[in-house]
Order: sequence, then C-alpha cells, then structure tokens
Amino acid sequence: MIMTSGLAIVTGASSGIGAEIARQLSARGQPVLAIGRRAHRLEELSAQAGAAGHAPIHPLELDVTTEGAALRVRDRARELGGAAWLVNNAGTTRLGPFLEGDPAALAMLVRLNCESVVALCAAIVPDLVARGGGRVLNVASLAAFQPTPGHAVYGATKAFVLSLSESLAVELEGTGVTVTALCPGPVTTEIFDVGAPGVPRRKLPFELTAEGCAAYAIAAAERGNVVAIPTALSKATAQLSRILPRAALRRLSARIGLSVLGYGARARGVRG
Ligand SMILES: NC(=O)C1=CN([C@@H]2O[C@H](COP(=O)(O)OP(=O)(O)OC[C@H]3O[C@@H](n4cnc5c(N)ncnc54)[C@H](OP(=O)(O)O)[C@@H]3O)[C@@H](O)[C@H]2O)C=CC1
Ligand SMILES: CC(=O)[C@H](N)C(=O)O
Repeated sequence: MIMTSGLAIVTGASSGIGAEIARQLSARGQPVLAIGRRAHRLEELSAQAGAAGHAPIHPLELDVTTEGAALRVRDRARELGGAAWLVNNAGTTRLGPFLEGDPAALAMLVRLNCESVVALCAAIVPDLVARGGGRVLNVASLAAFQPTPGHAVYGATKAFVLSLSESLAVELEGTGVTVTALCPGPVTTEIFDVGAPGVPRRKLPFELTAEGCAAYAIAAAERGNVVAIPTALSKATAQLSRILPRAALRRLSARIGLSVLGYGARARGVRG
C-alpha cells in the first residue's frame, strides 16, 4: 500500500511555488515542514494555516546548502512523526553570460539546485522506503530539456535534477516511493528578481501562477508521474529537444530562450 498522507517536507517554502505547495498540502490536511532562510515568511505561512484551521505548517529556518542541513531536516521530520513527501523545490537562477558571472555565485547555484537535492534525497528517501511509500517531488524546469545560453549553469542544474529524478524513479520501483520531476516554463514568482536583479523583464501572458503550478505539481506527484510538464505549450517546447538536431536546438535556445522568459534582446548577452 502506498502511504501518501503524512508530513510533507517542502524546501523553499518561503515564496513562490514552494509556498503554494506548502499551503495547498496543508489545506488538504497534510502537515508540512516548511524550510527556507526567511523565517518571518515561514512564520506567516504557519500562522495563516493555523487561522484557517488547516493542518500545521512547521517552520524550519535553514539554508539547505549548509553542512549537515539534510540530516537536520531528517531529524526534525522524524520528531514530527516521519516524512511521507519530500518536495525539493528550493532553487534559484543567475542570468548572464557565463564568463561575466561570479564564479562563487555560480558554484553556489550548483550547490543549491543540485547538491542539496542529492543530500536531501539521500537523507529522506530511506525513511520513505522504510515506511512503505511516499512521494518525492523534485522541481526541475523546462530549462532542463535544452542548453540555455545566457543562463548556462541554471539550465545545466535543471538537466541534472531531471536526470537524477528519472533514474531514482526507476531505482525505487516496487518500493511504493515515486519520484516526479516537475518541469514548468515561466511561473510568476520572485525568482526573476532574485536571479536577474535590475534586468528589465516583461511579464508574459502565458506565465503560470504559482497556485496553478503547485496544484498541477501535487496532482502529478500524487499520480506518480515521473516527468510532469504543465501546459500544452511547455510540453510542445520540451518536444523540440527530441526532434531538432542538437546544433539547431542550442542555436534556437541562444536566439530566443531568454525572450521566451520575458527578457529583451539585450539581456541575452550571447551571440545568437
Ligand atoms: N518561476 C519559474 O519560472 C520557474 C521556477 N522553477 C523552479 O522552481 C523552484 C522555486 O522557484 P520559484 O518559486 O520560482 O522562486 P522563488 O524565488 O519565489 O522561491 C525560491 C525559494 O527557494 C528558497 N531558497 C533559496 N535559496 C535557499 C537556500 N540556500 N536554502 C533554503 N531555501 C532557499 C527561497 O527561500 P529563502 O530565500 O527564504 O531561503 C524561496 O523560498 C526553483 O527550483 C526554480 O528553479 C522552475 C521552472 C520555472
Ligand atoms: C526560471 C525557469 O526555470 C524557466 N522556466 C526557464 O525555463 O528558465
């Protein structure tokens, strides 16, 4: 029997998609361990859940890139009765040509978007297997399907998350634990301000809301879908990586990738 109710660990729950996943899981009766560095945001989320009579949201102020972070999460989850869901959502981006990037910031991007996901899966998945089932929801991106000149490290980290998730999904078959890689296109959140401060960007008509993205993600994880791509437009975009020759794909991505995210031509900073 697959047990999918019970505590949900959600990283990056202080804003955007993670905050919405935490809210929606709590609203449907699942307690949440909500993780992020901005404690006040997590406290607000927790207070809102309490006021609404939803399942508790337990804040945990934590930088998931720090040494021992995954074990702290595991220990806190065990104190709260044990995890049934692990949502690896914390992540960010860095816009700009690779050679103009701060090497330390780019290394930190890998640490956050990739290494913390590995550490948390390694720490938590054994507990899910031991309890006979659970859900792992790793937030990748549509950026996982092609090279992303102009935000090269970001795309590479998301390709990593997609690959890791698909491999884990196969390795965990028969354990009751499913693994889902969520691959959204643009979603209206703070990520664009954080990852590209000062770079002008226009909001796009086809952007998903964090609410819509979270609802889609929860349903996909519940069904045990391994690769979950919201919206028909995003599914079609992901298909391009299968049909186009690699050379054409990377050229197309260099030419229009950042415009598709709402940035102007000047933001590309790469030759198309
Ligand atoms: N928005 C979009 O268009 C898309 C986003 N994604 C992915 O969705 C995920 C969520 O992003 P989104 O909601 O958009 O962006 P936000 O910037 O709104 O949220 C990012 C979250 O990650 C948390 N976070 C960042 N660094 C750390 C850290 N070191 N330790 C713990 N938590 C951290 C932030 O919390 P705090 O600062 O408090 O630590 C915040 O809660 C990311 O993995 C992103 O790559 C994928 C496709 C599209
Ligand atoms: C911020 C994102 O992940 C966006 N979906 C992208 O494709 O780069």
